[in-house]
Amino acid sequence: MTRSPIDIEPRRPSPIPGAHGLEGVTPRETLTGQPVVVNDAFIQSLERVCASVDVDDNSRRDYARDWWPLGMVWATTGHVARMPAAVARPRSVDEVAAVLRLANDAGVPVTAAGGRSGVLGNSLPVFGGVVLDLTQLSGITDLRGDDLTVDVMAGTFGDDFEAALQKQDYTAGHWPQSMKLATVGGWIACSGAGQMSTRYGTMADITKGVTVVLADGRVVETSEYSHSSTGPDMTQLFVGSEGTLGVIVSARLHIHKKAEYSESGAWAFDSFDEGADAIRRFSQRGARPAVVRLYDATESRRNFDTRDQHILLIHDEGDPAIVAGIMAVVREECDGKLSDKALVDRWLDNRNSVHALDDLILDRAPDTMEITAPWSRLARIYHDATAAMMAVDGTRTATAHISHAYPGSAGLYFMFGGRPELEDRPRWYREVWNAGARSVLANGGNLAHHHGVGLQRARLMGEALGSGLDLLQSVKDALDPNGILNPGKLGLSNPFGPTPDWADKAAPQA
Ligand SMILES: Cc1cc2nc3c(=O)[nH]c(=O)nc-3n(C[C@H](O)[C@H](O)[C@H](O)COP(=O)(O)OP(=O)(O)OC[C@H]3O[C@@H](n4cnc5c(N)ncnc54)[C@H](O)[C@@H]3O)c2cc1C
Repeated sequence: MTRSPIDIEPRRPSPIPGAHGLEGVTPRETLTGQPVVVNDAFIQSLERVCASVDVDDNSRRDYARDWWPLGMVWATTGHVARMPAAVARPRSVDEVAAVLRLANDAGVPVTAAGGRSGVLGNSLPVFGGVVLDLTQLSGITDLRGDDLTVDVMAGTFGDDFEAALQKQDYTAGHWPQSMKLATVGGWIACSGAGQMSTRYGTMADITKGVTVVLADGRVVETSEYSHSSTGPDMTQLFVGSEGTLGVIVSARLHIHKKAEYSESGAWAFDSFDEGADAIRRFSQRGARPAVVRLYDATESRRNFDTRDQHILLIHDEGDPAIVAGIMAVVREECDGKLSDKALVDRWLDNRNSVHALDDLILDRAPDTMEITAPWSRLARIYHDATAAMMAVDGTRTATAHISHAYPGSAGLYFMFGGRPELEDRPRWYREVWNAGARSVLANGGNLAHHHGVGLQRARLMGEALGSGLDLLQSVKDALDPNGILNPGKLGLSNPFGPTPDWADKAAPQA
């Protein structure tokens, strides 16, 4: 049952849409504030401790962007948020530690990056410095079937990792839409949630341990068994930390036997609230099918060509007896409002497609906002937040679906878009996000369900966490006293200056 190790060839991150606007130009930076000055002597020292360091314009330009939609818009006029001084690609934990020691001593910011599929500017080097590309740390170092546990390097891409597990008849059960774009380290650092999280859990549930390099180069391990009572869980400190507390170099994850059996069903409700309540009822009876997705009428029409119906898709997999029991509970609570099961197959076939996003993002300015809503306030949050976003000048559509269900709450995923002029988009993005997020917070929801905070939501962290942000700052100050790790993120203060307000100046001109 033990397989150790399994090689997985390292890959470079996938290209990010919108790059054509940057071809052949020296990009201009949009962010306020100044990057930290990095001198030649530092770069030479960096090259001595890390085998692969790029300082050419092309590499620095690439790592000045991630999948944040506003960054793609900026790129069309030859702009990026901020260029790093260098991109370092360590090939070992020792190299990661050496880079961090060097940067810590010199006071140079270091921003960890995996696939750069973050959609909120999470891996942007806000104050310049070094981007630490972890994608060369790839592979499974240990797979223990009896313990349903795998040790995996942080830079392993999601699709390669899952394929390697499936070959051994296991699955991690983590299926983000960005499976091919993202790395295991990025999954943990953003506290991600896959499409099957209702059965398999989010990365907070799946992650049982991490090996982390701290800002001063110390390497710490936090691995634990399924449950322990040996003080607070240090692993969870790094889940969702977005590279601000340490650099994750490997992780111990909980895995499952690959499912041999599955069942699906689709239901149609007359209102979103009615469908949501059915999910609440079956979740509270203990039914946790892998996929739970309720689309409001607009999204149902867009995805399935239905009219005035709110479509619920359910798909479960695993042991036949358990799946049959769960589906029986789902059927009872959905009360006979059966729709066409083929809709589930259609969704399953297309669920990881990202091919049309390039044109769509530039044409219609779509963006998404995922939050967690307690069941008692979910209907209100859905109605008020979509109305608040629609009220912003330039918005054409604001819709939502439930994509993750828990006994006490659900993950609500808003999709919105408009056709503001290119130069008006920073204003529009900011206003629509402020309107939506503040409406959710005012009604008792949270700021983020699974995309993290990044640069985009940093300004809202004080409103969302209150005194919890002070506690987080204390942890940050203790682990990273020089503030070098991904400064400008999570609403944390740092020595390099205030977090840039990404829409506080005139829109960039071509
Ligand atoms: C089309 C699309 C669909 C998506 N669908 C989903 C989805 O279904 N579910 C979901 O959860 N997310 C989704 N995302 C968001 C994104 O893919 C996730 O946040 C993912 O976990 C990021 O992984 P990454 O390797 O790309 O990290 P990056 O984007 O490179 O980095 C994200 C953050 O993590 C930090 N980080 C990265 N690696 C490390 C490390 N080794 N140590 C410390 N910090 C690190 C970075 O500093 C940054 O703050 C989607 C994104 C896109 C573009």
